[in-house]
Amino acid sequence: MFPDRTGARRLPPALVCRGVGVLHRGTAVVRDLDLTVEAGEIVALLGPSRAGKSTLLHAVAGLVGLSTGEIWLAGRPVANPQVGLAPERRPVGMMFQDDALWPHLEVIDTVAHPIRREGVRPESARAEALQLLEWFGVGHLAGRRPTDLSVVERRWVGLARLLARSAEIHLYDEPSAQLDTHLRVRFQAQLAARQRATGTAALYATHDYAEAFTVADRVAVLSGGRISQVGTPAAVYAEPATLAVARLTGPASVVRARVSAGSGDGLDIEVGGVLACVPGGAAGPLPRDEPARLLVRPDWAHLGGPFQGRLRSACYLGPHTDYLLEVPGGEVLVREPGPPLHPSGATLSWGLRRTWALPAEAGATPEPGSAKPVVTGLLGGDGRPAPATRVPPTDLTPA
Ligand SMILES: Nc1ncnc2c1ncn2[C@@H]1O[C@H](COP(=O)(O)OP(=O)(O)OP(=O)(O)O)[C@@H](O)[C@H]1O
Repeated sequence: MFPDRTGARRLPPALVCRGVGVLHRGTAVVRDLDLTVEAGEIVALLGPSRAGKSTLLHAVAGLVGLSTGEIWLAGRPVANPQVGLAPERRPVGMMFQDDALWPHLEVIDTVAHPIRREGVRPESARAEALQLLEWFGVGHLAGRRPTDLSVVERRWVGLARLLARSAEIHLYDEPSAQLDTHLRVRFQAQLAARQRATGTAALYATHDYAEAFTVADRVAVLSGGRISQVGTPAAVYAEPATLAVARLTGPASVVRARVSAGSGDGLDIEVGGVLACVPGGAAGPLPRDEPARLLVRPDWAHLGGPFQGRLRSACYLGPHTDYLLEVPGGEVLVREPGPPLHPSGATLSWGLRRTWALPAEAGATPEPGSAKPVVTGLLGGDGRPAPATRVPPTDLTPA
């Protein structure tokens, strides 16, 4: 326990990675990575395939060595490029995509094994294991062998075995990857609830933003072995630092539009010759002489509003329909409740409840003609673009 500024005692972080690098066959697969997981916190490591998620988990568990940096667990240094504590001596538990359950052991002995390794007598360990299985609602599996279990039952047993071991941090590597979609969401929600109840911290690797948002207190977005952004699920969804982060953290459409800081909390944006003030902000400074890239999440857009677009497709998803509109400067995905109401090709009006200006890509050159005003949609009687029409912000939010 460390005293903080107020003098109160607090637990050290469960995990600290400082400048961590890992090489695989001479290539850096994790680079200069800083990450802290506080005691009791669940952090999702969200990234595409080959981002380095598994490699980082393996480095924390002691299964691969570091080329740079250091790793601390619960206030103790456990690895740097020169030395590393052996995996079995690290206070971590890990659940892989496919847990190999010992085929010769009954479920109860599988879960009791880590408890016995901590010096508990066999009968007490079995009683504790049964309690854990019952806690997960799978006590009836106690006498079965792995070959008699369904995929989801194997996952519950793997999870019970993981939580049976006392640890400072649990590491999860895509634990629901093998489950059918309808089982996955329930499994993730229950896993997160059980994990929270233990009070142990967790680092949870996934490529699925919905899974990351379901389980985690904070999300660390990993790409190319580097962390691009760390924040709460709501923060990385609403205010992604880059377009790459935006795309990894949810459905993202982008409109190039002229933007300036609005008078209040918002941006003045011009799409298709219509100027409107929309709530939102920017990930960096707004470009002065070229169109900005505006991020639009489907739930930030609505049909009916000041702008015009052509319906390219409507995708019915049960509770809602996603309308893809071709708009001046890009395309917008609009989410509306209920079944599709409009035919492809129809011209629809749309508006924004919110938007978020993304920073220009490093080294990106302005598109040809991008220094001119984006006034492409509405033409005046003489064929020239009509002057932009200003729409007050109050008109943009449907009742
Ligand atoms: N032991 C290994 N064998 C083969 N490749 C490895 C190994 N360790 C790391 N790599 C390489 O490191 C990079 C990162 O891989 P890693 O498995 O950590 O990514 P990931 O984000 O977990 O991807 P996935 O979601 O596909 O599992 C890849 O390019 C991979 O080829």
